[in-house]
Amino acid sequence: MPELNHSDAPQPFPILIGDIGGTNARFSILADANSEQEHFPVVQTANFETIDDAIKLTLEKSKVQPRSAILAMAGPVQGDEIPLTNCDWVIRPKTMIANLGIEDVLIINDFEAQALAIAEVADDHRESIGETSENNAASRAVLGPGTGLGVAGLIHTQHQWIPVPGEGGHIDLGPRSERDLQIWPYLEAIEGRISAEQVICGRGLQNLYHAICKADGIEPSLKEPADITTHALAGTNKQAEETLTLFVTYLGRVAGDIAMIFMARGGVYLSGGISQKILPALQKPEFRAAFEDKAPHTEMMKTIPTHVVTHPLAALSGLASYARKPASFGLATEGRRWRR
Ligand SMILES: Nc1ncnc2c1ncn2[C@@H]1O[C@H](COP(=O)(O)OP(=O)(O)OP(=O)(O)O)[C@@H](O)[C@H]1O
Repeated sequence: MPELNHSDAPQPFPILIGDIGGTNARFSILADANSEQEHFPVVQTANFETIDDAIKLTLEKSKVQPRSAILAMAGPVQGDEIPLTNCDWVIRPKTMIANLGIEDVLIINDFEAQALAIAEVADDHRESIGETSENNAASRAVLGPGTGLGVAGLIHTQHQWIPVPGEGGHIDLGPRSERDLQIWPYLEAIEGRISAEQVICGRGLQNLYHAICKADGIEPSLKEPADITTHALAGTNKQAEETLTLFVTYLGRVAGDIAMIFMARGGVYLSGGISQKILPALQKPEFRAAFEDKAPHTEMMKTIPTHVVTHPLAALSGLASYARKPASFGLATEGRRWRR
């Protein structure tokens, strides 16, 4: 009978690696610590009744049968039945072990996987924002605006990287400028509160755009987050342009706060679906200016690098790094590793 078991022994190869999102699930297999990952076609979660069905189909295309699995998913990992946020799948590690020929399953949070991914990012998998020097052995942080705003730290201590997931996307976001004070009353709040995620994510772009239109007494004409950023980047809609300028300003402000909390001298990385799409706006002065505007620590903030992660499968690459060298990471497995 498979049991919850937080052994620190490395998981046996071959290892199935999975990044399970609300819309898409991405899988790969790592045959051994020195192999490249074998990638499989992206799976649309809506096309499969269960995650086990999706894994079965994926394994039919594989040359090797995995002995263990590491899966990252959006949402808290609790108990033996783990429902996914934003899709109908429920992860049941015990059933996976019984039915898929796997003997060892570890489930972690998707932003922990993003944190694992920033321990080692090749230059061609990131774009730097601003000019700073590297500090390779220092702690880092990652923020990902997408459907929501994911945040995690990656603490460097005792020659290990320790991912620290949390709910940092839900910290308060306050007005600072005169213009902020004009816009704030029109932002949609959550139980009376403007959290960072009310503004810094896809839905947040819409919220901010509507608030700017209301503050200007204009009827909003743009619907989707992508319409807003496309018009903003093309310079074809005044309110969309201001929305994107303020979006990167607030993202810089929150990224700076998170950098201070984790003392992330090793850098702050921006992941998620939106960061790459608004790269030209992030390269303008506003993001870095807001990031550094942290008196009395402005001089320190100027030394902290900021990057956009451009790796198309960053979470999988983070999970693979961990699978290859688990001893390099202080990843807690208590309550989320099941073994036969
Ligand atoms: N060009 C764009 N500009 C701004 N926002 C966009 C753009 N394209 C998509 N979005 C928004 O990004 C969000 C989706 O983010 P992302 O691609 O990170 O997906 P996710 O659901 O968070 O992650 P996953 O793919 O793992 O399920 C949606 O709110 C979507 O409207």
